[in-house]
Formats: sequence, C-alpha cells, structure tokens
Amino acid sequence: MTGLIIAIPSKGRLQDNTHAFFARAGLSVRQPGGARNYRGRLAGFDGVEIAFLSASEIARELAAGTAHLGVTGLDLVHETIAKPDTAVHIVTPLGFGHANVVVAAPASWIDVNTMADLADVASAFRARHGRRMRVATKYVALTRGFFAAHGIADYRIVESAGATEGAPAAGTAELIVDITSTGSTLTANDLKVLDDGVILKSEAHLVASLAATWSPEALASARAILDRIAAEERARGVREIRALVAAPEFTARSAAEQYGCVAPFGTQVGQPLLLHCPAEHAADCASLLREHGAPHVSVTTLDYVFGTANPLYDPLSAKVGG
Ligand SMILES: Nc1ncnc2c1ncn2[C@@H]1O[C@H](COP(=O)(O)OP(=O)(O)OP(=O)(O)O)[C@@H](O)[C@H]1O
Ligand SMILES: O=P(O)(O)OC[C@H]1O[C@H](OP(=O)(O)OP(=O)(O)O)[C@H](O)[C@@H]1O
Ligand SMILES: [Mg+2]
Repeated sequence: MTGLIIAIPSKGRLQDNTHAFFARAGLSVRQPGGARNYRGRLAGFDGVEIAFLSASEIARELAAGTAHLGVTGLDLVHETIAKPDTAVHIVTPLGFGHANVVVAAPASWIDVNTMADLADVASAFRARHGRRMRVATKYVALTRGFFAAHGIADYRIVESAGATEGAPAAGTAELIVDITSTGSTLTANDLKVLDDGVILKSEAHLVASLAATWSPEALASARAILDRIAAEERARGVREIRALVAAPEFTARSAAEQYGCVAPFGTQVGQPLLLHCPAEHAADCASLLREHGAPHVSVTTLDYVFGTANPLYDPLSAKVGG
C-alpha cells in the first residue's frame, strides 16, 4: 500500500464536525456500504483510503504509523502517545471538540480547592484510613504526570471506562479525572473542579504520523489535501472588498498600513480595486475606501484563497522528508 491513509472518527462527539470540516474544504468522504463499513474513500483522490475508527484508536494508529493523517482530540494524543513530539506532528487545530481534562473532587470537600490542598488530604487520608485515596479515570498517563508534577504520590488509580463521574457517589473512588465541556455532568454528580486542576485544554486536531511510511504518492496526496484545507482556513479569515477609487495604488497602500489588507491582483487606474482584508477590519476598510472617494464598496466572503505557500504541508514535509 503506497497510498495515504486518513483516520476519522466513526462515532462519538467528533464525527459530525469532522465530516463538516472536510466538506468545507471541498473534500467529500465516501463510506460505501454505509456506517458499518470501516473503510472509505475521498472523492477525486484515488490514492487515499479513509479508515473509520474511534477517536482513541486514531491516536494509537497515528503513533503506530498505520495511518498517515487523523482527526482526534489533543487529550487522546497526550494520553495515548508516550512521546507525542517524536511520534506525531500537529497539523492544525480544528475549532471544535473543545473540552478540558480536569481533576474533580466532591463539592462537599470544602477544605480542598487546590492541588496543594489535595496533597495534604492525600497524606492525611492514608494515615486515617490505612489505604490510599483513589482516583477514577481513563486518563491514566495524564493523571500520573499531573499528580507527580504536584508532588502527590499517596493515591491509587482506579481505571474507569465510562460514567466516571459516578465513582465517588458509588464509593469506588474519592476523586475523578475526566473530560468536561459544559460541566453539567460534574455538577449533576456533586463534583467540583479544583482551582488549578485543569490538566489539559483539549480541542480536535488534524494530526500527522511521523511513524508512517510517507511514500512519494502519500506525500503528493497530503500536499493536495492540505492545500485545500489551508485555502479554506485562509479564506475564512479574510473578506474580499471591491471599490472604484481615483488613486488605487495610494488607497491600497493606506489599507495595507492601517488594516493589513493586500491587493492580490495588483492595482490599475480606472479598474475596481480588489482587496483581501482581515475579516475583523472589513467594515473599517470599507469606510476608508469611501473616504478615498469610492461611491460603492462591496464586501464578500470567500470559499478558498490559494497562495504559493502551503502552510499546513510545508512543516509536515520538512519533518517526514518530502
Ligand atoms: N464533553 C465533551 N465535550 C467536548 N468534547 C468532548 C467531550 N467529551 C469528549 N470530547 C472530545 O471527543 C473525544 C472523543 O470522545 P467521544 O466521547 O466522542 O469518544 P468515544 O466515542 O467515547 O470514544 P471511545 O469509545 O474510544 O472512548 C474526546 O477524547 C475529546 O477530545
Ligand atoms: O461537561 P459535560 O458537557 O457534562 O460533558 C462531560 C461528559 O462528556 C463525556 O462523556 P460522553 O457523553 O462523551 O460519554 P462517554 O463517557 O460514553 O464517552 C465525558 O466523559 C463526560 O462524562
Ligand atoms: Mg465520550
């Protein structure tokens, strides 16, 4: 197999947003045979295979090099992969799947609000009960690293695959480490996040494997796909502005200095001036153009902006030797 394998979530919270993300970039994921078929294709890319996996399997496959690219949460990258910096390359954050991995204690523990408080309680707990405080979690590696960094050794991990927030009430653990976004599951279980208890702020990312075999064909496909993704990302940040002004070159320079606009197709007297303007400055730039005599200014959103650089592919190819 010399092609490119892209692993995307087949279920769970990241699935729908991942499909939407590829669709925005004009990339259509095909799953012949329906949701139970775990291999698919990318329309128009013969050398690309899609592997539908759970988000945690995707992190494992990237580390093992059995997928080249994958969509997964940063929490899973750091939990599943021992040395993420050497095993994977983070291509880009995707703007969805925001959640924090946190240390939470029963709300009734009014004297415990920080990790330092927890360190005190851990020692006292062992002295009083003759056993170590228990932490329920599926984030074993993240928990070990974070507790060690806070000098806490008097605890034991109870591995929990699901419904972790229920462990303290069920009497199977004193504390939990889990992922949360709205916090409603923690609240419903009478748990509170410690003030300095955020272990990791997570978000879905496009991640590349440094362990996979990057054939020339795989690199070529990655280059084309990342070019489209980068063009869509770039387009989202800019607005196209058009106006007829008397001195387009002078006006373009003012817009560049004040708002960071560019005139990608140059300027020509008698022709409408076309600018790409950072989205947040579009209205101010429209005012500037009217001050420069433009009777009408149109502002539009763009689908793609391609440039000479491929900002997502270039750093990857530098690492995998393309
Ligand atoms: N409450 C949440 N809010 C936002 N993102 C979340 C939340 N819970 C999980 N995520 C993100 O989605 C990723 C996958 O979680 P999800 O629950 O969808 O997977 P799963 O289907 O439970 O997978 P698995 O069975 O392998 O654990 C998490 O690792 C995290 O990055
Ligand atoms: O902060 P909240 O918005 O309340 O979300 C937190 C919950 O979301 C996740 O579970 P999920 O619903 O994905 O179920 P799972 O445990 O089966 O993966 C996580 O494990 C928490 O239990
Ligand atoms: Mg979940």
